[in-house]
Amino acid sequence: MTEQALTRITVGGTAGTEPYDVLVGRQLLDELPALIGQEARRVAVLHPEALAGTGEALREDLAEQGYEAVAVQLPNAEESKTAEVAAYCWKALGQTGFTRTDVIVGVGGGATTDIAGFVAATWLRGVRWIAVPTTVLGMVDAAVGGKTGINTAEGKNLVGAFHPPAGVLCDLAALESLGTHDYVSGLAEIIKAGFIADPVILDLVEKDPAAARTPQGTHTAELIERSIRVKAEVVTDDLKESGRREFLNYGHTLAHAIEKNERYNWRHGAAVSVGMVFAAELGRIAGRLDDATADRHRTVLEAVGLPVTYRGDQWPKLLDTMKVDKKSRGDRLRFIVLEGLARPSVLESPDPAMLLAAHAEIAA
Ligand SMILES: NC(=O)c1ccc[n+]([C@@H]2O[C@H](COP(=O)([O-])OP(=O)(O)OC[C@H]3O[C@@H](n4cnc5c(N)ncnc54)[C@H](O)[C@@H]3O)[C@@H](O)[C@H]2O)c1
Ligand SMILES: O=C(O)C(=O)C[C@@H](O)[C@H](O)[C@H](O)COP(=O)(O)O
Ligand SMILES: [Zn+2]
Repeated sequence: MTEQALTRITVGGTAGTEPYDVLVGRQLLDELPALIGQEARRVAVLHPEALAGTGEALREDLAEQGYEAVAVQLPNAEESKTAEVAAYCWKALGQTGFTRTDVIVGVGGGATTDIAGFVAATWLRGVRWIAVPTTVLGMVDAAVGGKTGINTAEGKNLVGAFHPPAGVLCDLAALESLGTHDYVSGLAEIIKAGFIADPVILDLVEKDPAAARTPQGTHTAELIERSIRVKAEVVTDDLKESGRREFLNYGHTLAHAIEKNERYNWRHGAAVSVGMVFAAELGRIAGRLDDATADRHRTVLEAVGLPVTYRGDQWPKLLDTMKVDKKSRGDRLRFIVLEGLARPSVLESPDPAMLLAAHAEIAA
């Protein structure tokens, strides 16, 4: 029998935060009871409709191990990140008699782990939770770092809390059932990690973009692990985004506005892809980024099949939404741009003409 490779990446442990591990490998669900711990009596497994079978199997497993386990089914994708769904989860926990020693498990993509973490952060002012990401994007980004939240009518992720999980289990086998569109969407956050911190990621994707689009690709595990390391390093240093954590928001100012404008029918990663091309152009126009690195954005994102343009007639609406981005301060818009590969910085209050010029470069 061949031994399965298991990678362990530790996150946190600084400034009084509890460290936790992100495990990457296969057949990792055996690790779950140890993470849940012996103090817990009840476990709530929050999962999206698409993973009804996984959620129920997990519930049965946990019940067999003696926990009072409930499965709570949520809508798929962004539809789950609402105040109404949070209230539905609070009701389920209340009816189960969920106490401060009980544990929430979020199994699914980034939308599921965002709402599961948010419910964990708010129930009884904070209970333990474990993330079991089942998408590329969830593994490399959403499940790591403790940003939890929901959307409101005014915009994306406007309500939330920093509430790190007790552990993250990235079972690569889960990616086999993911559709190509969702798989590729996750590549946007991998490529983001490449531009802001680890250019080897870009080299690996560029070497074989078709392979990068599949769970069987030669570099799949390496791409995922490198991206997790980028995120782990940043959030360990700055959990609450008082400094360099903002760099993880590269491309997101415009991306979140596009998602809202599309009523969340665009995947997050697709919007981040366009947002990064916009941010690269903004960096170039501001005189910070060289032409070759700016152009490389479009090339690598297009090579894996991600979008790099957006409807040109929507700019006034996008600009309006960007004003409520969490990086804004008063009337000042702030963007993450690059000063070179792996050299992110903040661009404060860019001239409206600069924004318009950058927008012209992505306008379809
Ligand atoms: N908290 C953070 O730091 C952070 C970071 C990045 C992104 N996010 C958030 O993550 C969300 C996007 O996450 P996502 O791209 O994973 O999308 P998603 O969670 O919306 O999942 C996409 C779809 O795939 C389904 N699905 C999930 N796993 C599957 C599997 N293994 N097989 C088949 N179907 C599966 C889901 O039910 C959903 O319909 C956004 O809301 C974004 O804001 C959060
Ligand atoms: O973890 C972070 O910090 C990020 O910015 C990672 C992003 O990829 C992610 O989409 C995050 O949810 C965006 O956060 P927000 O604070 O801009 O809502
Ligand atoms: Zn993101």
